[in-house]
Amino acid sequence: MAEIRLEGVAHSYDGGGTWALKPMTWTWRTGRAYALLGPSGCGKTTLLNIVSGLLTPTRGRIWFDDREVTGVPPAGRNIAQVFQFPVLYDQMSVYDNLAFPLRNRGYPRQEVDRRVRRVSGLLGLDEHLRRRSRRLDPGRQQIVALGRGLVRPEVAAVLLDEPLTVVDPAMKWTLRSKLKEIHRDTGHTLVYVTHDQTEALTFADEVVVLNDGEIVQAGEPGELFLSPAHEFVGHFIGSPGMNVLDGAVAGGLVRVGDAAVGRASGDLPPGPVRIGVRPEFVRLTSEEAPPGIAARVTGIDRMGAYDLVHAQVNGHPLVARTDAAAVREPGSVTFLRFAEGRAFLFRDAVRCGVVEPLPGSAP
Ligand SMILES: Nc1ncnc2c1ncn2[C@@H]1O[C@H](COP(=O)(O)OP(=O)(O)OP(=O)(O)O)[C@@H](O)[C@H]1O
Repeated sequence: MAEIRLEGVAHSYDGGGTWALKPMTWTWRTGRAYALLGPSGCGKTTLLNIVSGLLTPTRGRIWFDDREVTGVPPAGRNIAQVFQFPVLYDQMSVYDNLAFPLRNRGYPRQEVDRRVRRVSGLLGLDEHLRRRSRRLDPGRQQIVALGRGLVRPEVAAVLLDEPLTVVDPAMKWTLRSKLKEIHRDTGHTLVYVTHDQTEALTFADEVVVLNDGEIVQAGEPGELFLSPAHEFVGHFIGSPGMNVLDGAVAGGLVRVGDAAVGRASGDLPPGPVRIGVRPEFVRLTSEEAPPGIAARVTGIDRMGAYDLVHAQVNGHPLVARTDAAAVREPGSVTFLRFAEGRAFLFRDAVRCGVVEPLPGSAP
């Protein structure tokens, strides 16, 4: 296993006209399970292929520990890669497919057998070991492909590119927890590409959020939810995503329209800001005491365990997640407060501060 370091890596497919990846410096630490999360076209596969050596970056350098591998082809990098669709030897048995990467590197027979059976047991393949892989359904074939990626102990990293796309939904949950178990067992460095926030948050030690060719934030799942560093992270993670209101900082206060909603943290220069707050951290009250902002309720989604209250604030739509069946009607006026430390200020989409309570205001 190796620490994988990208130094100013960038990639353009059209000679510098557009950049699929913008210059990034980033380290994948040894033994961690990462999710690389972002929408379609943000550059996830490009980044993965640069790590595996399928693609040479237009700019920058790549290091595996203290060995530079920028120009080294995949065979010289000792990476296991699992693709979206199964890549297997059709005519071989499941056992032989799983054994192939080990035999290819000269592992002794007993060791091959031990490792194949361990992975097969964890992935629920024991009863299929003797079958030809082409006789399996595509979902099961993909599980064998996963097994092939995970069977070698000494790889620098295992890269998984949307590996559960062809696996049926019920099986996905099981496989994700199996993957975590195998990760705990082997200590592989895993990079798991997905555009699905649930997959990313439930799988990874650390989620790396990619948008428009840039890493906009990386952190533990809870950190991305509670403390988004970029507007995109606020929108992309969470359901529904973070609310954003246009506001302004003047005289140290944060205002939405005429209402002061708090103080700006630090010495934020005056001027327009965007205020981001998740639905979970918007409180609704009937009291008109500062720092309440007046809002008109426009609709209520009863979700069973909770309600999503939709409101208009100073011309902006906003959603609050509240206790179920609170007595509120569309058309009524309510007052909003933000949970302390959970409303953030953004400029140019990047977090620049926090809304702090007004002196003497109710918590
Ligand atoms: N071989 C290629 N030639 C030209 N442009 C490409 C090529 N591969 C990818 N791109 C472009 O580079 C950008 C990043 O693509 P990439 O496939 O890395 O994104 P992604 O996040 O993996 O998307 P998806 O989730 O849809 O696979 C996109 O704008 C895509 O159109």
